[in-house]
Amino acid sequence: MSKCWCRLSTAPLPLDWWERPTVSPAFHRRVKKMITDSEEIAGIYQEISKFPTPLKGCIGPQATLKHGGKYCNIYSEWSQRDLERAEWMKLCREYVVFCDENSIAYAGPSGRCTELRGELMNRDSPSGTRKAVLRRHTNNKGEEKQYLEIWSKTSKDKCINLTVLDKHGKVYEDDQFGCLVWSHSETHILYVAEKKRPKVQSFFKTKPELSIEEKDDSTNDTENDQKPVKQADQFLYLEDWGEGLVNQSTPVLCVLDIETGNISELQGIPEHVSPGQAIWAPTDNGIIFVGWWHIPWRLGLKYCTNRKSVLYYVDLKGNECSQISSGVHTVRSPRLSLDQHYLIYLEGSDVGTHHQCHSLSLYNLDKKVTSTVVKVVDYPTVDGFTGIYCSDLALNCWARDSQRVVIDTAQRSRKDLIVINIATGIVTSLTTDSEVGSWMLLDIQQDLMVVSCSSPNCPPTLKVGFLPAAGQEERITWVTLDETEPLSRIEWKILTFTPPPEQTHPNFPDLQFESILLIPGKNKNIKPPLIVIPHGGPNSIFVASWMLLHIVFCKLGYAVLLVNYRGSSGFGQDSIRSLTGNIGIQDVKDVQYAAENLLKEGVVDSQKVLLIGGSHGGFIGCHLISQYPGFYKAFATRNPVINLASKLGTTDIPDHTMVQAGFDFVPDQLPTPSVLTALLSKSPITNAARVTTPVLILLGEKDKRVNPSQGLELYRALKVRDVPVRLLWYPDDSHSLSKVGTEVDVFMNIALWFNFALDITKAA
Ligand SMILES: CSCC[C@H](NC(C)=O)C(=O)N[C@@H](C)C(=O)N[C@@H](CO)C(=O)O
Repeated sequence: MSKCWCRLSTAPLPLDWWERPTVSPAFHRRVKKMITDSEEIAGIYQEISKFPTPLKGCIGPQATLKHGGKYCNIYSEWSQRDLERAEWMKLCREYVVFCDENSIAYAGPSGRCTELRGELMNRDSPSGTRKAVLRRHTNNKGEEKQYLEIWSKTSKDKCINLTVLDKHGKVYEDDQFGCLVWSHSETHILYVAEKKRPKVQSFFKTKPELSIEEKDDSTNDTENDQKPVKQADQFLYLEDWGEGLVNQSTPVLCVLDIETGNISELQGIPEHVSPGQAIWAPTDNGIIFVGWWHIPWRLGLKYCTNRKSVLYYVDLKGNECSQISSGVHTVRSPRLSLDQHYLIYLEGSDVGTHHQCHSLSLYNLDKKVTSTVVKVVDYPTVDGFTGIYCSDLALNCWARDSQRVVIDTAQRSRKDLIVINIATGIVTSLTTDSEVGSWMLLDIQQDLMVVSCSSPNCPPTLKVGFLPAAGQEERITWVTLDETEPLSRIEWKILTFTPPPEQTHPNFPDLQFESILLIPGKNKNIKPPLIVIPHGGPNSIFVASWMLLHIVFCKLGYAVLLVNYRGSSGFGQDSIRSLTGNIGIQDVKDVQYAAENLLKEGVVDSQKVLLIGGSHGGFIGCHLISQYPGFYKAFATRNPVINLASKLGTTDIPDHTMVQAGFDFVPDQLPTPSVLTALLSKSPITNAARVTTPVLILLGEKDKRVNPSQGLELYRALKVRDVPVRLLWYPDDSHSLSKVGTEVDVFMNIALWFNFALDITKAA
C-alpha cells in the first residue's frame, strides 16, 4: 500500500459521537484499532478500484489477408479511478480479431493500454479511414480551449480552435444531448453546442486605454468581439437543464464543413424545443434530432428518461422542419438502418414516472409511416420478456440485414442482450442462459458484435461474437478478448420475493420483486454482518453487475443485499405503476421483508444488520430506521430525501415529488395546504423522533436534485435528540457524489461508521 494512499484514506473520525461522555475508555482503545483497520480497508478499496469500466468499443473496417482470411481491429475506451490524482482517467486498449464471414478464428489484445488525455469525444468516419476528435486543452495561461481535430491514419490533418472561432459556446459531450457525427459522405461533422451568448458587463466598467500597438492589434479582432456588450443582462438568470447539466441551457445543432473549416448553426428548429441526439438523414439531405420541450421551463433531465420530447427532421437550409414522432410522449436514440430505409427509436408513453418500460418504434422513411415493433410490457409472464428498459440504444445497433436490431436491457435483476426482428416483432435473448449477470452492446459492424459483460463478483471484460442468421440466434458463441477471473470467495445469487397477502397492491396483486445477494466465501462458523441497500430511483434498478462499493464491502466480510423493491424498472410497467402514491409504504415494506426473509435463512448475523441508501434509497432507509427501531445497527445515507414538502420547491424535478406522492404534476399549479400536508405526512422527517440508530449523512453541496438542506433537516432533528449523527459535506460534488476523492471518502467513512456501530453493539 503506498504512503500517499494512507493520506487519502485516513478519514476523520466521528468526533461528536465518540467524544460523548458515555463512551468508555475501552471504546477509545477500540477506536485506535479501527485506525489500523482503516488502512487495511483502504488497501482493499485500492486493490478493487484498479479494475476499469468499459465506456466504448468500436470495430474497425475489415481487412483481407493474402490467403483470404479477414481481420479487424477493435478500439476500446475505459474509465478508471486514479486515487493518487483523485480523478477519473480514460484509457484505451486495442484488440485484433481474425475471422471469416461469420466465425472467429482468434481474438485477443494487441499492444498495451495507454492513458487518453484531453479527448472529450471521438468518432471514426463511416469508412474507418478518418477520426474526428473533440479535445480540451489548457494553455500555459490556464485558459481552457476546445479544438475539433480531424485525424487520418498517420497524422492530424486539421485542427480547428472552436473557442477562438467563437461561433458557439462549449460543445456538449454529455449523454443527453451530445453527439459527434460524420455525414455519410464524410465531408461534414454534426455536433451540439451551447448557443453563443451576447457578451455582458457591468454598467460601470471603465474601458482600458489602449496603447498604439494594442489599437493596431484590435483591428484584427473578429467581427464578434466588436459586437455591443449587454449591460442590463449581467445577472440575468439563465435556466439550465438541472442536476449534472448545470452549464447547459440552449443547445444548438452545428455543422462543420471539413474542407472549408466553415461552421454553421442549423436553422429552422422549433423555438419551444432544445435539440440533441442528432444524426444525418439518408443521403445527408437533412438532420434527424430529438427536441426536448423547454416550456414553460426546463425540468431536470439527468436520470429522467420521461421528458416530453419529439423526433424531428430538418433540412440543411432550415426551410423545412417536420415532426416524425407523435409529440405527446418521450423519445430517445434515433438510429438509422444500414440500408437507410428505416429509423428506430425508443418511445415512452408515460411522462409521469422518471423511468419506464419503453416501446420500440419504427419509422419507414420511404413510406413515412410509423409503427410499434415492441410494445410496453405491463406484466411479464414468468421467465418471459419483461420489456425494454434502456436509457439509450448503442450508436450502432442494426444487423447487416437491416431487419434486426440488438439492444441491451434490464430483465428483472440482470441485463441481457436481445435481438428484435422489426418485421415480426419477435424478441430473442442472446444471453438468457448465461451465468454472467450483465451484458452491454458496444458496437456491431457486419454482424460482428463487441460487448462488455460483468457480474457482481467478476470485473468487466469484453467479448466478441457474430450475430447468427435470423431464427438461429440462440446458436451464438462468444470469444473473450481479455481473460478475467471472478474474485475468489465471493458468491452471488438473485432472490425472488412474493409479498405477503397484506402487503400486495390491490390493483397489481401478483407482483413479485427481487434482490441481489453478495456473500463472502463460506466459513460455516461465522455468519457475516449484513448491509441492506435499496436503490435510489425509485424507478431505477440494481442489475447483477460489477459495482465497486458492494464488492469492497463483501471483501471486508459483509454480506450485501441489493433490493429491487416493487416500483423498480425491469419488471414490467405494472410494477412501476404500483409505487406511485405508495412511496414510504410499499418500498419500505418490501425492503424490510427482503431483509427479514434473508435473516430467516440463517446465513447472516441477525444482530449485525446495517443500512445504506442514497436519494430515494435514503428516503426508504430513513423510514426503515424509524419504523423498525433497533433492527438496523447503523445507517449511512447519501443526499437523502427527508421532507417532500420542502423538497418540492428546491429540486430541479418537482414533478417527481408530485407524481411519486400520487398527485398529478401541473406546472402552473401553486402548492396548496392540503398537498403540502400530504407530502409532509409521507416524509421520514415526521417520524424522526423515533430514530435511535446512528446515522451518517453524506451531502453534495452542488446537488440540484435533492438539495443538501434535506439532509440538514435530518441532521438537526437527530442532533437535538442526542442520536449519534455525523454529517459530511462535499462542497464540490453533486447528487451522485461520484468524484473520485468524494467516493473514496464516502466509502471509508461508511466503513468506519459501521465498524464503530458493530463494536458498540458488541460492548452493549
Ligand atoms: C429524488 S431523486 C431520486 C433518485 C434519482 N432519481 C431521479 C429521477 O432523479 C436517482 O436516480 N439518483 C441516482 C443517483 C440514484 O439514485 N442511483 C441509484 C443507483 O441506481 C442509487 O442507489 O444510488
